[in-house]
Amino acid sequence: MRVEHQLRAFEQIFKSYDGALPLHRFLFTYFKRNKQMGSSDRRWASRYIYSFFRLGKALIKEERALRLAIADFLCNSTSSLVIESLLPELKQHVELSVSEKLELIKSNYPAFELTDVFSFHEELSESIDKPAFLNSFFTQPDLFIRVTGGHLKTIAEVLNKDGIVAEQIGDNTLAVANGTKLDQILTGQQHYQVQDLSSQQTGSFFQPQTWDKWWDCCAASGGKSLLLHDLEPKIELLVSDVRENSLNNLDERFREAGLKKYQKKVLDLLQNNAQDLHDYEFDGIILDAPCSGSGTWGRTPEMLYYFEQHKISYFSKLQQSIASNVVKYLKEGKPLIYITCSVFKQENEDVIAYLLENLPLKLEKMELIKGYTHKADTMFVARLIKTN
Ligand SMILES: C[S@@+](CC[C@H](N)C(=O)[O-])C[C@H]1O[C@@H](n2cnc3c(N)ncnc32)[C@H](O)[C@@H]1O
Repeated sequence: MRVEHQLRAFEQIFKSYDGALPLHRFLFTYFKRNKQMGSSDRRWASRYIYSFFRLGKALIKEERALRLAIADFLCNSTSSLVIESLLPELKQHVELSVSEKLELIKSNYPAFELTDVFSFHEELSESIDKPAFLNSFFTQPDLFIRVTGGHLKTIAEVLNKDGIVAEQIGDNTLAVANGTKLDQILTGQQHYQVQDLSSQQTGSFFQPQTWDKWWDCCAASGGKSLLLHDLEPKIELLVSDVRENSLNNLDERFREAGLKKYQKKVLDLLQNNAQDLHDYEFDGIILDAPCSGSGTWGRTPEMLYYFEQHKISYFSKLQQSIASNVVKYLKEGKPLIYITCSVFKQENEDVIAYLLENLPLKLEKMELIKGYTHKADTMFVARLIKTN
C-alpha cells in the first residue's frame, strides 16, 4: 500500500466528518458505505484519524499531512508509512515514551505548544496537573470492568485463556486494552459491568443504608444505579431520565445483572415534576449530570477539535437548574451526590459554590478523580447534605 493511497483515504474521512456524531459511529457508517476499503485500509484509516484528533489544535498552521505524521508519531509505538515518508528523521524514535517524543517534537517544531492540544486549558478545575493531563491525550485510555460477587479471579482467568492481559486494580476491577471484545469472550453480564475506573470510584461517596429510598435522577442506562445496588442491594430505587431510549437499555442491563425491583419514570428535570413526584422523599439522590464530557475526551479525541467553548457555561447553567429542581425531594440530613465527567471548573467547583449559596445544602466532601494518571476518565464528585 502506498502512502499516497493512505493519505487520500485519511483526507476523505477528515473532509466528510463534521464532529456532529461521535467519531466511532461515523466511521462505522463510513466503512459500511465504502466497501472498497479492505480491513487493512480500515485499520490504518482509523488509526490515522484518531491520532490526528489527539493533536487537538497544536501546530494548526502546518499542513494537515505533516500534523497527521506528528500525531501518529506521538500516539503510537510502531511506525507507519506516514511517519516514514513525512518524518523520516524521527522514525527510529517511535518507541520512546510520550514525554520523550514530545521533547523531540518541541525541538524540531518550536511552534508546538502542549496547551494547544486542549485549547480550553484555562477552564480546568484547579487541582488538575496540567502537563500530566495534556500528556495523557496521546495515550488511549483502558477499558475497565467492575466485577461483582467475588468473581474477579474467574473472569481474569477466562480473559487470560483468550490471550487477553487483564490487570487487576483493587478487589473488584480489571483493566484491559481498549477495543477488547468482551461480549464475545464473557457470556452474560451477571458478574461484571463495563464501567470506567473513576466512575467506579464515585461509589465511595454514596454510602447507602439498608432500606433507604434512592433516586438516580439522570440514570441513562443505569451505570451508577448498578453500582449503588451492588453497595447495598436492600434499597428502594427510582430511576429516571429525560430519554426514554436510555431507560429501555437500563431495563435490559438491570435484567442481565439480576436487579429486578425498581421504579422507572421518564422525567425532564427542567420542568415542574410535582405531579409525578408529589409524595416522594429520598434518603439519597444521585445526580450524574449532563455535562461537556471533557473528562472522557481521551476516548473521544474528536472533541478536542470540535468542542465549542460557549457550551461550558450552557452545561453549568443546566446543572444548576437540574440540581435546584431535585433537592426539594431530598430528606433533611440526607445526601445529594453530584457527579460530572467534566474537567471544567464551571461544571464542577462553580456549580457546588452556586448550590451552597442558593439551596439548603452543606458540603461534606468533593473530589476531582484524576483518571488521567491511570488511563481512565477524569470525573468530579461531591457529597452535599440537605440542611433545614
Ligand atoms: C452523564 S449521563 C448519565 C449517565 C448514567 N448515570 C450512568 O452512570 O450511566 C447524563 C444523563 O442526563 C440526562 N439528561 C439530560 N438533560 C436532562 C433533563 N433535562 N432531565 C433529565 N435528565 C436529563 C441525559 O439524557 C443523560 O442520560
